[in-house]
Amino acid sequence: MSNLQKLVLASGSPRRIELLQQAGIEPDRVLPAEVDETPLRAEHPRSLAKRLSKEKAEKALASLKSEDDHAPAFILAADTVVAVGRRILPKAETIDDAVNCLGLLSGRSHRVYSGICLITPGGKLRQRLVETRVRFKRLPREEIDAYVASGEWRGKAGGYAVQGLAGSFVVKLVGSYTNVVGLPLYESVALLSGEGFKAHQNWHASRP
Ligand SMILES: Cc1cn([C@H]2C[C@H](O)[C@@H](COP(=O)(O)OP(=O)(O)OP(=O)(O)O)O2)c(=O)[nH]c1=O
Repeated sequence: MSNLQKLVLASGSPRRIELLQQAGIEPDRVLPAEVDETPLRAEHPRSLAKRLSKEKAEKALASLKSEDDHAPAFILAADTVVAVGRRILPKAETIDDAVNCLGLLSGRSHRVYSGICLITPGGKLRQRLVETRVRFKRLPREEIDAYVASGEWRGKAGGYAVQGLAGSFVVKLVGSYTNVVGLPLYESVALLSGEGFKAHQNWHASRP
């Protein structure tokens, strides 16, 4: 049985595409949705992740609807936020951002929140918020500098990518690992399946 309706991943993040593929799901289309990611005043990191994932999904829907041959589809979007307490860390774009983030994360616990939002072909909007607690070892300045030189932090929430060198900073991780990378797979697949998307149809014996 194949899915009659298409899946659109509203994301420009290569990690999110890879994560979906890891779960055996190939999006029919990838449609990045640019939104203003500035937190509102006093906005909780959890609320920010939820709000932005919804805005991304809605923006993708609006752009699909503006196409002449528009056909209803599942639209999946996500947003990942790293926070120390209520303090939201930026998506690191400069060396200063990365050094500051890593200094804050050194030797302590932080939380990673991903909001996921699914709009169904029938127009229903479903959301989930997933939280993972991560504890980093203490990071001496020379290790921060060496990590910053790798460039792996660029464009990443909180100035690190757990799927790369920074994996060795993690003392403890409680919750979903794929959530930290950018798309919590258990929850995403559950959301899709719950709305009638056949998530397992492409699982074949050749998979590792
Ligand atoms: C904490 C962490 C974040 N990230 C990435 C995932 C996201 O790409 C990024 C968080 O930024 P997001 O704003 O969630 O996503 P994005 O702008 O990269 O992509 P899009 O909005 O188009 O979907 O940080 C990692 O790759 N590894 C990590 O360990």
